[in-house]
Amino acid sequence: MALLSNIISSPQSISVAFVSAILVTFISRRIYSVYFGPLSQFPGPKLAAATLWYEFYYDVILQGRYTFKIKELHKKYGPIIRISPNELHIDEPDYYETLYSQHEPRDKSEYYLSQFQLPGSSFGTAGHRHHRIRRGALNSFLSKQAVTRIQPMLTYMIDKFCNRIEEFRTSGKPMPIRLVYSCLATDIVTLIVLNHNRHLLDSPDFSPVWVETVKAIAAAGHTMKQFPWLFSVIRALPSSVVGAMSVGMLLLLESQKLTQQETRDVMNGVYKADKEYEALGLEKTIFHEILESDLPPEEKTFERLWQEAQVTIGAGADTTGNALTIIHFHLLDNPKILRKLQAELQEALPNKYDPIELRVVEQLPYLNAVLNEGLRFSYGISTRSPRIHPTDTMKFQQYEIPAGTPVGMTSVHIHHNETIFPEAIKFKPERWLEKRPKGAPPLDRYLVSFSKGSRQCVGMQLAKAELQLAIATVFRRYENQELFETTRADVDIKHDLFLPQADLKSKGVRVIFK
Ligand code: HEM
Repeated sequence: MALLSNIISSPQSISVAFVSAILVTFISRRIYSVYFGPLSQFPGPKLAAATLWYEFYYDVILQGRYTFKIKELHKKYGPIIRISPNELHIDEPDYYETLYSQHEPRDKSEYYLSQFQLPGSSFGTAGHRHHRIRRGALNSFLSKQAVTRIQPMLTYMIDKFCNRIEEFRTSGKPMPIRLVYSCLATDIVTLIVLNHNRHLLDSPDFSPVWVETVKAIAAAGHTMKQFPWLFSVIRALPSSVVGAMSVGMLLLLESQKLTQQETRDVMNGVYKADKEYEALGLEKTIFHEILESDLPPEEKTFERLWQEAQVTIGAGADTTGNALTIIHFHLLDNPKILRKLQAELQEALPNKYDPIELRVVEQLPYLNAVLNEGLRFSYGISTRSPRIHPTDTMKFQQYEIPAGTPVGMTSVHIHHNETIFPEAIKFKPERWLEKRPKGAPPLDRYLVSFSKGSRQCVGMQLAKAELQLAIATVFRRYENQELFETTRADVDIKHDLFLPQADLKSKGVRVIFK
């Protein structure tokens, strides 16, 4: 007895006992979760079920490789697998519309959203009810009608883009079109959201820092998901320290400061006073839409407004810039397809310098098949975006998925499914024009670049209009162009950094206009 009390009372042994108790609790919880917990029935590697370090290895150390590992795991374990202690993943394209449902309640996972920490935005809202209220204001702001109204602005910006092409055509220098398209898409989306032009398209070198900023924000996500407290630490540090630690993080903070300032300017009437863009169909900013809506006052705070702007600009810039680049590359890489598209454009648009009407290009079958194929290869977001049924079980085959479980699917897997897209690796616009076998659903059911359901991309109509007008204009006006030192390695996805990334050493797609 005396011996026991001696052991317990020594400070060293108390620490050992304390640490051992924590370890035992931790290990027994992990064992319970892997072998007996609510997700234990789902197949998958035990290590992934036991710890988030498995995901960390593939996504953080190997820089966005878990998406590809998950595909391999599906081959081994079947169409539904447990990919982490708390998350399931499905690889069954016909289930997409059920998971990404329009009518059933679907929450987003806090774990997924913690990579951005913008809870004031619609995108960053976890609960479905709250999301629906916020999304209402965005729906009308970015509706088809709204996009038709701003067509003069789209034409104006695409003409500006062509003026920059002229510079390169005259000099004979290769044009870095990934940067240029990103500038075009960003200027367009900031004009719409803030009624303010960031003038990236006017910058002599196409503002490479902006593309780096978007990339850095997206790439930081894998780390931030696992260590969300890092955000508060970084925000509390002086910029010089953040910059020394991570240039990407510094870019992220600076971009947030810029949007905050732009939001203040809109609220103080700075841009509204500037009537320059009204003739182009722009009257209101996204904030007017929210401030004039019947949302309650707590939905109209400065914090919420700048976050909505930040997300909408971020969401509309790189996705669209990437899709335009991928389409442009594949057209130049496939001369037969290019000739077919140019023949359609020549017939529909006899004078190449006339302004192009949206209602005309929307109806061109081959152009739209090319765009669909480009969207298939550009994926939207390349990462899994989990959805949750907050109150009920979801059924998948013989499995019952417990309420509250995040379940994801991935566009990269669906768009490369050989049953749905035979020869998936080939850029084949014809597949979108072929007659479907009897009873088969339309092919676009499986095109999920914009996601589906209640949380589908709200900027889809705008994005489609940008693709239709920009690609029709550039390939109608410039019939003689070629790729410069660019191959498929410069466009094919190699890393899932939330947004798809080709080889990280790639110099990007470069084009010579003649
Ligand atoms: C080719 C271009 C585009 C693609 C492929 C695309 C793709 C997507 C995808 C996949 C989502 C869902 C993300 C998730 O599940 O977490 C999304 C959401 C969103 N997108 Fe897009 N997007 C594009 C262009 C745009 C544009 C031009 C805008 C804005 C003007 C925009 C604004 C948004 C917003 C605000 C959301 C969040 C919607 C919500 O949560 O309710 N996107 N987009």
